[in-house]
Amino acid sequence: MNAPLVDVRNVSHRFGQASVLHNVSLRIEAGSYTVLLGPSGSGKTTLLSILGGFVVPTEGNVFIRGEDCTAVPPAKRPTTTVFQDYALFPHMSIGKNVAFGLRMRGVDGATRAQRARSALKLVGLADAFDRRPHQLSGGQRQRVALARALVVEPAVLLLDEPLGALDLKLRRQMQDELKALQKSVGTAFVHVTHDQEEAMALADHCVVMNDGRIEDEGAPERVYSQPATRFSATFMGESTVISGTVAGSRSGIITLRTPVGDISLPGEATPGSTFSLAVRPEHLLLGEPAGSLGLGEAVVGDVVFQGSFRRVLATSKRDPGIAFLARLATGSPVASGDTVAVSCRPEHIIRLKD
Ligand SMILES: Nc1ncnc2c1ncn2[C@@H]1O[C@H](COP(=O)(O)OP(=O)(O)OP(=O)(O)O)[C@@H](O)[C@H]1O
Repeated sequence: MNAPLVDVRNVSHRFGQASVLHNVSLRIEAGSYTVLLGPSGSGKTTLLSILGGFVVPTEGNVFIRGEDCTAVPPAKRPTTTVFQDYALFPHMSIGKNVAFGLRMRGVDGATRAQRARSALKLVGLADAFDRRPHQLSGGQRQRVALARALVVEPAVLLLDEPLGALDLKLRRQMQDELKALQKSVGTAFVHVTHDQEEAMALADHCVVMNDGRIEDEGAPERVYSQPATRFSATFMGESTVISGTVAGSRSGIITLRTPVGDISLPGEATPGSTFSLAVRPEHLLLGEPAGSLGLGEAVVGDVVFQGSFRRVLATSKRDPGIAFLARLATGSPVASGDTVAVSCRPEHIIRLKD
């Protein structure tokens, strides 16, 4: 196998007594868009800071293009970082802001100006060269920060919640722009976010982090359709999760004893072992059509109109601790208080490691 562009090997980190990363290994391929996704405190920013050289890990190594960069300072490694607050110099023109990294690297004035102009053109701000940061909108300042990071032609561009300061609409628009920019420059991007929609929209490779560990990683479609763990199934999109104990396993059919009743599903398992099932809201059926797996009866609670669909929450009659989450067409005749049969097709059951 070819060496990856970035190879994070067995990295652990402690801040004083607090252990925030536990034996993290990660490969980042050239030209890829990697998103580090996880809740607050899961260690995403710490991992990004280790990639950028702002934090030296307590244990483990970071190789970039095969070279051990673990303790190489930020300015001396082939990475640049875009911070959430953009960190532009207010007294400098946009052109000088963008050219700053080149000046630090001793590039001559004429080349600096020319490269800063091309970088601004790349982000659609060719006209902003002589303006000042305060004359630009939030989205434009974000683009300047990107141009400034890209102008030095890093091997890896690191982005820490780069869209966090923008309103939702602009955020979605900038996501499309970021993705298009990454594809056109071909630089590897590593992007930190806690927003799963952002992760799905941007990532070629999605890394789900929880409590200082990588829980799951892969193409976003794979992480969504076949999440490796319960955490990943509930953080990357929503799911109904039901845990059970294997009561029997014969001829390729497992009988799982669960709080909503016995469920028979295809597969093999050791009797007495436990595992959980997850069903995505778009796959949960109200009613029990032929060929579906019954999940018992439930009482409909909230029915929330969401434009093109309705989000329906129902609680199991046998165990009110189990919440079923379904996504139904706007016209479907289900109302709060109804008792409904719940089911799903066997192929839509996701088996989870706990
Ligand atoms: N400089 C520091 N000193 C001590 N503890 C720190 C430091 N930086 C981060 N931490 C702690 O490390 C843990 C992981 O933080 P980190 O910022 O990496 O998480 P995160 O997933 O990026 O979260 P967020 O989305 O909130 O930024 C947190 O518990 C945080 O309090």
